[in-house]
Amino acid sequence: MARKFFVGGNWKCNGTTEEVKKIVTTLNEAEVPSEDVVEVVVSPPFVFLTLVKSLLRSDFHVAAQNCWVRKGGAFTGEVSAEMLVNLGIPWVIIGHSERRSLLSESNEFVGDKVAYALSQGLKVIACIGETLEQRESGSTMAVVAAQTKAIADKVTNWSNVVLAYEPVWAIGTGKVATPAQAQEVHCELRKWLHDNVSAEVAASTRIIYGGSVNGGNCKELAAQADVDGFLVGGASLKPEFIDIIKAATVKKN
Ligand SMILES: O=C[C@H](O)COP(=O)(O)O
Repeated sequence: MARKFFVGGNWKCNGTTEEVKKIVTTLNEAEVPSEDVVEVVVSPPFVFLTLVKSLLRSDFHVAAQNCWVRKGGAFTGEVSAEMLVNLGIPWVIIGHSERRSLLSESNEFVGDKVAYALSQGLKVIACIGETLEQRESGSTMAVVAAQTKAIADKVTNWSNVVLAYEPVWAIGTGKVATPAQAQEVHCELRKWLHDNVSAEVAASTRIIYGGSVNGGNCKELAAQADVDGFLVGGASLKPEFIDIIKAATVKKN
Protein backbone atom coordinates (compact mmCIF):
# COMPACT_ATOMS: atom_id res chain seq x y z
CA MET A 1 0.00 0.00 0.00
CA ALA A 2 1.44 3.39 -0.99
CA ARG A 3 2.05 5.73 1.91
CA LYS A 4 1.70 9.38 0.98
CA PHE A 5 4.72 11.46 2.02
CA PHE A 6 3.91 13.62 5.04
CA VAL A 7 5.66 16.82 6.08
CA GLY A 8 4.69 18.47 9.34
CA GLY A 9 6.02 21.79 10.57
CA ASN A 10 5.97 22.12 14.34
CA TRP A 11 6.35 25.81 15.13
CA LYS A 12 6.48 25.05 18.87
CA CYS A 13 6.20 28.11 21.14
CA ASN A 14 7.39 30.62 18.54
CA GLY A 15 6.05 33.58 16.64
CA THR A 16 4.29 36.91 16.75
CA THR A 17 1.27 37.73 14.60
CA GLU A 18 3.53 39.43 12.08
CA GLU A 19 6.02 36.56 11.98
CA VAL A 20 3.24 34.03 11.57
CA LYS A 21 1.73 36.00 8.67
CA LYS A 22 5.15 36.15 7.02
CA ILE A 23 5.65 32.39 7.28
CA VAL A 24 2.18 31.76 5.85
CA THR A 25 2.87 34.13 2.93
CA THR A 26 6.07 32.21 2.14
CA LEU A 27 4.15 28.92 2.23
CA ASN A 28 1.31 30.27 0.12
CA GLU A 29 3.67 31.49 -2.59
CA ALA A 30 5.70 28.28 -2.77
CA GLU A 31 5.60 25.88 -5.66
CA VAL A 32 5.46 22.42 -4.19
CA PRO A 33 4.39 18.95 -5.36
CA SER A 34 0.64 18.38 -5.42
CA GLU A 35 -1.47 17.03 -2.58
CA ASP A 36 -1.42 13.64 -4.29
CA VAL A 37 2.31 13.48 -3.65
CA VAL A 38 2.74 15.14 -0.26
CA GLU A 39 0.53 15.99 2.70
CA VAL A 40 1.64 19.19 4.41
CA VAL A 41 0.52 20.14 7.91
CA VAL A 42 1.77 23.10 9.93
CA SER A 43 1.35 23.40 13.66
CA PRO A 44 1.30 26.93 15.09
CA PRO A 45 0.76 27.68 18.77
CA PHE A 46 -2.92 27.48 19.83
CA VAL A 47 -3.40 31.25 19.75
CA PHE A 48 -2.50 31.44 16.06
CA LEU A 49 -4.43 28.37 14.88
CA THR A 50 -7.47 30.18 13.52
CA LEU A 51 -5.39 32.94 11.97
CA VAL A 52 -3.19 30.44 10.17
CA LYS A 53 -6.15 28.33 9.12
CA SER A 54 -7.87 31.39 7.65
CA LEU A 55 -4.81 32.55 5.68
CA LEU A 56 -3.19 29.27 4.66
CA ARG A 57 -3.56 27.81 1.17
CA SER A 58 -6.21 25.11 0.99
CA ASP A 59 -3.84 22.27 0.08
CA PHE A 60 -1.93 22.70 3.38
CA HIS A 61 -3.53 21.86 6.72
CA VAL A 62 -3.13 22.83 10.35
CA ALA A 63 -2.44 20.91 13.54
CA ALA A 64 -2.64 21.83 17.20
CA GLN A 65 0.43 21.00 19.29
CA ASN A 66 -1.50 19.26 22.05
CA CYS A 67 -4.97 18.68 23.45
CA TRP A 68 -6.53 17.55 26.69
CA VAL A 69 -6.78 13.86 27.49
CA ARG A 70 -10.56 13.72 27.74
CA LYS A 71 -13.70 15.81 27.42
CA GLY A 72 -13.22 19.46 28.33
CA GLY A 73 -14.40 20.96 31.59
CA ALA A 74 -12.66 22.25 34.71
CA PHE A 75 -9.10 21.92 33.38
CA THR A 76 -7.60 25.40 33.53
CA GLY A 77 -5.20 26.17 30.72
CA GLU A 78 -6.08 23.13 28.64
CA VAL A 79 -7.64 22.95 25.18
CA SER A 80 -9.96 20.05 24.42
CA ALA A 81 -10.16 17.88 21.32
CA GLU A 82 -13.80 18.99 20.96
CA MET A 83 -12.68 22.62 20.72
CA LEU A 84 -10.22 21.79 17.96
CA VAL A 85 -12.93 19.94 16.07
CA ASN A 86 -15.27 22.89 16.60
CA LEU A 87 -12.69 25.21 15.04
CA GLY A 88 -12.18 22.90 12.08
CA ILE A 89 -8.62 21.96 13.07
CA PRO A 90 -8.05 18.51 11.56
CA TRP A 91 -4.76 17.42 13.17
CA VAL A 92 -3.10 17.38 16.58
CA ILE A 93 0.45 16.53 17.67
CA ILE A 94 0.48 14.34 20.78
CA GLY A 95 3.32 13.08 22.94
CA HIS A 96 6.05 15.41 21.76
CA SER A 97 9.23 14.73 23.74
CA GLU A 98 9.23 18.30 25.06
CA ARG A 99 5.91 17.58 26.74
CA ARG A 100 6.97 14.11 27.83
CA SER A 101 10.09 15.44 29.54
CA LEU A 102 9.17 18.98 30.65
CA LEU A 103 5.58 18.24 31.61
CA SER A 104 6.05 14.60 32.66
CA GLU A 105 3.58 13.12 30.19
CA SER A 106 3.82 9.34 30.64
CA ASN A 107 3.45 6.70 27.92
CA GLU A 108 0.00 5.81 29.28
CA PHE A 109 -1.14 9.43 29.37
CA VAL A 110 0.01 9.88 25.78
CA GLY A 111 -1.81 6.68 24.76
CA ASP A 112 -5.01 7.95 26.40
CA LYS A 113 -4.66 11.31 24.67
CA VAL A 114 -4.14 9.73 21.26
CA ALA A 115 -7.20 7.51 21.73
CA TYR A 116 -9.40 10.37 22.92
CA ALA A 117 -8.34 12.73 20.11
CA LEU A 118 -9.05 10.00 17.54
CA SER A 119 -12.43 9.28 19.12
CA GLN A 120 -13.39 12.91 18.54
CA GLY A 121 -12.42 12.75 14.86
CA LEU A 122 -8.98 14.36 14.99
CA LYS A 123 -6.03 12.98 13.08
CA VAL A 124 -2.99 12.47 15.26
CA ILE A 125 0.77 12.87 14.85
CA ALA A 126 1.95 10.68 17.72
CA CYS A 127 5.55 11.28 18.79
CA ILE A 128 7.99 8.77 20.21
CA GLY A 129 11.76 8.67 20.61
CA GLU A 130 14.66 7.81 22.88
CA THR A 131 17.06 10.02 24.82
CA LEU A 132 20.81 9.98 24.21
CA GLU A 133 21.34 8.01 27.41
CA GLN A 134 18.83 5.40 26.28
CA ARG A 135 20.46 5.13 22.85
CA GLU A 136 23.92 4.78 24.34
CA SER A 137 22.72 2.06 26.69
CA GLY A 138 21.32 0.11 23.73
CA SER A 139 17.67 0.47 24.71
CA THR A 140 16.39 2.51 21.75
CA MET A 141 14.04 -0.17 20.44
CA ALA A 142 12.78 -1.12 23.89
CA VAL A 143 11.94 2.53 24.59
CA VAL A 144 10.17 3.27 21.31
CA ALA A 145 8.36 -0.09 21.42
CA ALA A 146 7.05 0.70 24.92
CA GLN A 147 5.92 4.15 23.77
CA THR A 148 4.21 2.64 20.72
CA LYS A 149 2.63 -0.15 22.77
CA ALA A 150 1.04 2.41 25.12
CA ILE A 151 -0.63 3.89 22.03
CA ALA A 152 -1.49 0.52 20.49
CA ASP A 153 -3.09 -0.60 23.76
CA LYS A 154 -5.69 2.17 23.41
CA VAL A 155 -6.10 2.53 19.65
CA THR A 156 -8.01 0.16 17.39
CA ASN A 157 -8.11 2.18 14.17
CA TRP A 158 -4.71 3.42 12.99
CA SER A 159 -5.88 5.03 9.76
CA ASN A 160 -5.72 8.54 11.25
CA VAL A 161 -2.40 8.10 13.01
CA VAL A 162 1.02 9.22 11.80
CA LEU A 163 3.87 7.95 13.97
CA ALA A 164 6.69 10.46 14.40
CA TYR A 165 10.04 8.98 15.44
CA GLU A 166 11.99 11.81 17.01
CA PRO A 167 15.16 10.85 18.82
CA VAL A 168 15.41 13.36 21.68
CA TRP A 169 19.16 13.81 21.13
CA ALA A 170 18.47 15.05 17.60
CA ILE A 171 15.79 17.59 18.46
CA GLY A 172 16.96 21.18 18.15
CA THR A 173 20.58 20.09 18.46
CA GLY A 174 21.69 20.18 14.84
CA LYS A 175 22.72 16.55 15.41
CA VAL A 176 20.49 14.78 12.89
CA ALA A 177 20.19 10.98 12.88
CA THR A 178 22.06 9.49 9.96
CA PRO A 179 19.82 8.11 7.23
CA ALA A 180 20.90 4.62 8.32
CA GLN A 181 20.05 5.31 11.97
CA ALA A 182 16.61 6.63 11.03
CA GLN A 183 15.93 3.76 8.64
CA GLU A 184 16.97 1.18 11.22
CA VAL A 185 14.49 2.43 13.82
CA HIS A 186 11.69 3.03 11.30
CA CYS A 187 12.13 -0.48 9.92
CA GLU A 188 12.06 -1.97 13.43
CA LEU A 189 8.97 0.08 14.29
CA ARG A 190 7.20 -1.17 11.20
CA LYS A 191 8.12 -4.72 12.18
CA TRP A 192 6.79 -4.03 15.68
CA LEU A 193 3.48 -2.85 14.19
CA HIS A 194 3.40 -5.95 12.00
CA ASP A 195 3.98 -8.31 14.89
CA ASN A 196 1.86 -6.51 17.50
CA VAL A 197 -0.92 -4.76 15.60
CA SER A 198 -1.38 -6.10 12.06
CA ALA A 199 0.34 -6.50 8.71
CA GLU A 200 -2.06 -3.97 7.22
CA VAL A 201 -1.36 -1.31 9.85
CA ALA A 202 2.38 -1.89 9.44
CA ALA A 203 2.14 -1.45 5.69
CA SER A 204 -0.10 1.60 5.73
CA THR A 205 0.99 3.66 8.75
CA ARG A 206 3.28 6.53 7.94
CA ILE A 207 6.38 6.68 10.11
CA ILE A 208 7.98 10.10 9.85
CA TYR A 209 11.32 11.29 11.20
CA GLY A 210 11.95 14.40 13.30
CA GLY A 211 15.13 15.89 14.73
CA SER A 212 17.27 18.57 13.06
CA VAL A 213 15.81 17.97 9.60
CA ASN A 214 16.78 20.77 7.24
CA GLY A 215 16.96 21.65 3.58
CA GLY A 216 20.39 20.03 3.30
CA ASN A 217 19.75 16.63 4.87
CA CYS A 218 16.11 15.98 3.93
CA LYS A 219 16.63 14.26 0.58
CA GLU A 220 18.96 11.58 1.85
CA LEU A 221 16.64 10.86 4.77
CA ALA A 222 13.59 10.82 2.50
CA ALA A 223 15.27 8.25 0.28
CA GLN A 224 15.15 5.66 3.07
CA ALA A 225 12.53 3.00 2.44
CA ASP A 226 10.73 3.35 5.76
CA VAL A 227 10.99 7.12 6.16
CA ASP A 228 7.59 8.42 5.07
CA GLY A 229 8.16 12.08 5.78
CA PHE A 230 9.22 14.49 8.49
CA LEU A 231 8.18 16.42 11.54
CA VAL A 232 10.26 19.58 11.34
CA GLY A 233 10.87 22.04 14.14
CA GLY A 234 13.31 24.92 13.66
CA ALA A 235 13.52 24.68 9.88
CA SER A 236 9.72 24.84 9.57
CA LEU A 237 9.94 28.52 10.54
CA LYS A 238 12.26 29.23 7.63
CA PRO A 239 11.91 29.25 3.83
CA GLU A 240 13.92 26.01 3.67
CA PHE A 241 10.75 24.24 4.83
CA ILE A 242 9.73 24.41 1.16
CA ASP A 243 12.81 22.37 0.20
CA ILE A 244 11.85 19.81 2.83
CA ILE A 245 8.35 19.54 1.35
CA LYS A 246 9.93 19.04 -2.07
CA ALA A 247 11.93 16.09 -0.75
CA ALA A 248 8.70 14.14 -1.28
CA THR A 249 9.67 13.83 -4.94
CA VAL A 250 12.61 11.60 -3.92
CA LYS A 251 10.06 8.83 -3.35
CA LYS A 252 8.92 8.99 -6.95
CA ASN A 253 12.39 8.66 -8.48
O1 LIG B 1 8.62 18.41 16.34
C1 LIG B 1 9.73 18.62 15.83
C2 LIG B 1 10.94 18.16 16.45
O2 LIG B 1 10.98 18.46 17.79
C3 LIG B 1 12.18 18.52 15.69
O3 LIG B 1 12.65 19.80 16.00
P1 LIG B 1 13.95 20.35 15.23
O4 LIG B 1 13.67 20.17 13.77
O5 LIG B 1 14.04 21.79 15.62
O6 LIG B 1 15.11 19.53 15.68
